[in-house]
Amino acid sequence: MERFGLVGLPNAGKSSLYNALTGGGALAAPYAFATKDPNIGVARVPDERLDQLSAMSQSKKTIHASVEVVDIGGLVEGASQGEGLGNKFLANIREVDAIVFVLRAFEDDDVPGPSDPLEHLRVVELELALADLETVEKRKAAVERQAKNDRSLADDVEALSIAEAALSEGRPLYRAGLKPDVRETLAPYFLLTNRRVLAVVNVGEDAVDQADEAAARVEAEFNDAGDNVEVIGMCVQLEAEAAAISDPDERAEMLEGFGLGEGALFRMVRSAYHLLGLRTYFTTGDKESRAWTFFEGSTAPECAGRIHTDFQRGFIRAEVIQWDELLGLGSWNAAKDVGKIRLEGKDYIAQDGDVMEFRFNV
Ligand SMILES: Nc1ncnc2c1ncn2[C@@H]1O[C@H](COP(=O)(O)OP(=O)(O)OP(=O)(O)O)[C@@H](O)[C@H]1O
Ligand SMILES: [Mg+2]
Repeated sequence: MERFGLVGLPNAGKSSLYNALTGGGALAAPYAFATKDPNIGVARVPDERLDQLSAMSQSKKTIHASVEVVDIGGLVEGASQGEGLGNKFLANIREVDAIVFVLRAFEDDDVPGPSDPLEHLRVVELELALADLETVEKRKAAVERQAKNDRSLADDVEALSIAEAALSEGRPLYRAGLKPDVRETLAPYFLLTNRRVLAVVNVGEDAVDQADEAAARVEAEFNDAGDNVEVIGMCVQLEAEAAAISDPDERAEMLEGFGLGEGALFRMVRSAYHLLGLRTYFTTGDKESRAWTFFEGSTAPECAGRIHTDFQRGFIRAEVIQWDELLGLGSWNAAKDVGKIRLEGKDYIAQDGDVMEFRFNV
């Protein structure tokens, strides 16, 4: 399962956000380094399209896609030099597929630490960039030596030099304007900042109606990051309190009372999922309707392999229709009768929102 890591300074609200996302019971407390070992949990990816398909098929079970969320300990200035939880913390980040920055904007005298999200961002980005710089310098020296005998490494040397130049200015790679082929060459080096990033600006309860403005201020800081960064403003405390209410009507009422609509949590999960390059296809029937995760650009057999490796190995063809077209026609059989189910072969590139059935032979 794909993993998001929550990264930020102590007391930014990471554990609170983790609890809200996973229904978990991680310690959220007003002192630094409340979290020492990472908490790992599963967050559901809500999807209205699935709910509608499930209703259409009168499915007994509805299974949403999910992602793993890792709540990592707080980062402090000097972490790349071993301060605070230092290297342990950085090792935890290396194991995630995508980074979600949690930036504090709420003011509370009882919770120590700065409450300027741009200050949080500055410290966190600098530490990640410095950690990457150290990795790049080491690897570059080694690769340069090997490149003397192996010309195929010339691209690596060049990409590492470009990365080094940006990082030594304290600039994370996701906002260094790297060309896609350079980023790809760097992929096997597992650098912390060679990823897409989602930032959550955690505002106070009293500022919840200005969450979007707070997010826009941080987004402006990222103006050189292009599509690599997305920023979402929310009051994590309120979202966590709402998420803890088990009765859906009561929960909706609370969110409504604060003018929060469906809440920002769902929006955040969906954005993170999309930003990571994750897409969804569906299967639907009377037994179950289910959302399956695949990487953007996957072929039909690769999608089939998400269900079972046999489906991929013995893949013959996929029967495909977009979710909304299927809903409009009312049922799989109705869609078949009017010839709207497409037959696709092994080169078909799956699209987000496809409903698929696979024919296979093992
Ligand atoms: N939007 C908010 N408004 C007010 N208080 C908040 C908000 N978000 C979180 N808090 C409070 O701030 C404190 C710190 O939150 P939390 O423990 O989630 O931070 P953390 O980032 O996990 O910290 P650490 O790095 O120390 O593990 C908690 O007491 C939490 O209830
Ligand atoms: Mg914590």
